[in-house]
Amino acid sequence: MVVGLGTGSTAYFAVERLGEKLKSGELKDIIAIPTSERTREQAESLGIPLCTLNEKSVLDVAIDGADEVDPDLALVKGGGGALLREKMVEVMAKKFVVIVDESKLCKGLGPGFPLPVEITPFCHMHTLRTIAALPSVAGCEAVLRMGSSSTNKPDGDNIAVTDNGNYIVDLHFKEPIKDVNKAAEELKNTVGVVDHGLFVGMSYQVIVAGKDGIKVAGTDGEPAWW
Ligand SMILES: O=C(CO)[C@H](O)[C@H](O)COP(=O)(O)O
Repeated sequence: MVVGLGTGSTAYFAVERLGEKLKSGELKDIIAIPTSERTREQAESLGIPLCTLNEKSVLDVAIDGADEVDPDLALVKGGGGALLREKMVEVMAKKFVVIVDESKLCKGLGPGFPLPVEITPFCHMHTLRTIAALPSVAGCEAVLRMGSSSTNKPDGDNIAVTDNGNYIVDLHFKEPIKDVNKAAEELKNTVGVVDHGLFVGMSYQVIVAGKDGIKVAGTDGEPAWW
């Protein structure tokens, strides 16, 4: 199997478990594609065989966390700054499995977590203003991510740089995004934007850990209950 490995504190445990299962012999014949340098380093330390999309364009499954999940299983991702590689890898997976705790579930994407947008460094403030003026994200506050790209909290004087050498603009919303598809389209069509953290129509299933145990929403599970 070709397996996409996500990024973040939740995906970390999935990568660790995969490493354990390979080591014990419970799983064999796995090759994995990491979605960030952090995950590549973790997977290498666990002895998980790796390749890139250059070698394998189709994945059997990809597993990753998310920052927000709405009842249509649309996601906000990229809190950890890995949204571009995550989207490139996960969009090619036959099954993209999302693993979250119940704090990530929401009725509408936006107010619960800033929406990251990866942009080119060239004239980044111009691109930031252009994004903020898009009708589909009207009213949001656009903030250039500072410090480490892997946190959306400003923690330094330096602009955060992604694994791809780009910058991130975090869009802070007070109200849920009215039309997620329109926002995805307008952001993607903005020159200077590389990609955005809206993952729409990609989730195969969402596995949710909560107070009452594990629940599954999606193709093979129950419909969204939140
Ligand atoms: O999109 C991501 C990284 O770019 C992460 O999957 C997302 O931020 C969730 O992270 P965590 O599991 O640490 O809450």
